[in-house]
Amino acid sequence: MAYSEGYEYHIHLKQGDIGRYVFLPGDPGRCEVIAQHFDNPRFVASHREHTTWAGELDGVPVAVTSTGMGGPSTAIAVEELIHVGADTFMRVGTSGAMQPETQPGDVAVINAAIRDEGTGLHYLPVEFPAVAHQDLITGLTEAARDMGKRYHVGVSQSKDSFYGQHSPDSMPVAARLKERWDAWVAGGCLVSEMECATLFLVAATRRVRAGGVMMIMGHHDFQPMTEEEKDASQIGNLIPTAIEGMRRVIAADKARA
Ligand SMILES: O=P(O)(O)O[C@H]1O[C@H](CO)[C@@H](O)[C@H]1O
Ligand SMILES: O=c1cc[nH]c(=O)[nH]1
Repeated sequence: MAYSEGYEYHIHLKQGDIGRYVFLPGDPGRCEVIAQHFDNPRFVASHREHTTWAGELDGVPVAVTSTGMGGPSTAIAVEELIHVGADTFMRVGTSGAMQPETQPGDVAVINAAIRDEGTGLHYLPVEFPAVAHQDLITGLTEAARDMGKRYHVGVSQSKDSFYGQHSPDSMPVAARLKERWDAWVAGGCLVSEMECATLFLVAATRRVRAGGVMMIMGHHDFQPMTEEEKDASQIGNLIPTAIEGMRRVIAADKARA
């Protein structure tokens, strides 16, 4: 569909296409998989890296829009989703392990993010913390606990370079990357991914709610995963926790209303 009047420039949505509650995977291919957990799932739009499906959960309109990888496209998607009426965002993504106590396939509920990215600096000075909204943290934590998932609650490192994480030695700034990675680990940072910090900072700026739940992949020491561990860390295993977490947020909102 070409861009036209009334439609947001990048996500190609208009007022009325979606409701308040939006899941945010990075991967456009994950949108339909998440939407299959909605009642009445329907494709809405796809433009660039932003695919959207809509449906309902417990009678309430929900949607899923992919952010693409990294801060810039995430900020664009969230800004435009706010323009068309969304105010509650849950990132649903994959992440790399950083602590020895996690196992591949564990769930990480993100309560804050290290601002190792550039987009957030276009919103708020670096001293401003990138934190998740308590409603999302509570909903996701209770969902993971009640579903019997192996889960952790903690900080993600949101970075701009995937290969700075996975191949730091190949970078001219290797020493700096490794020194900082060691500091994040020493501070207890749970996982590494690429979008939470930007999402939380845009949300703070626009006064909306955001949180995130991540599938933990791999080992903190980058040892290869076994076939069993690869099976455990499929994104499909994470999605039921995200759906139940959003149901809890919706239920808490209904109880407050
Ligand atoms: O699985 P998604 O949600 O894309 O998230 C992670 O995967 C991508 C890198 O492989 C980055 O977007 C990172 O944050
Ligand atoms: O190791 C990983 C896995 C997913 N996404 C990342 O950014 N890093």
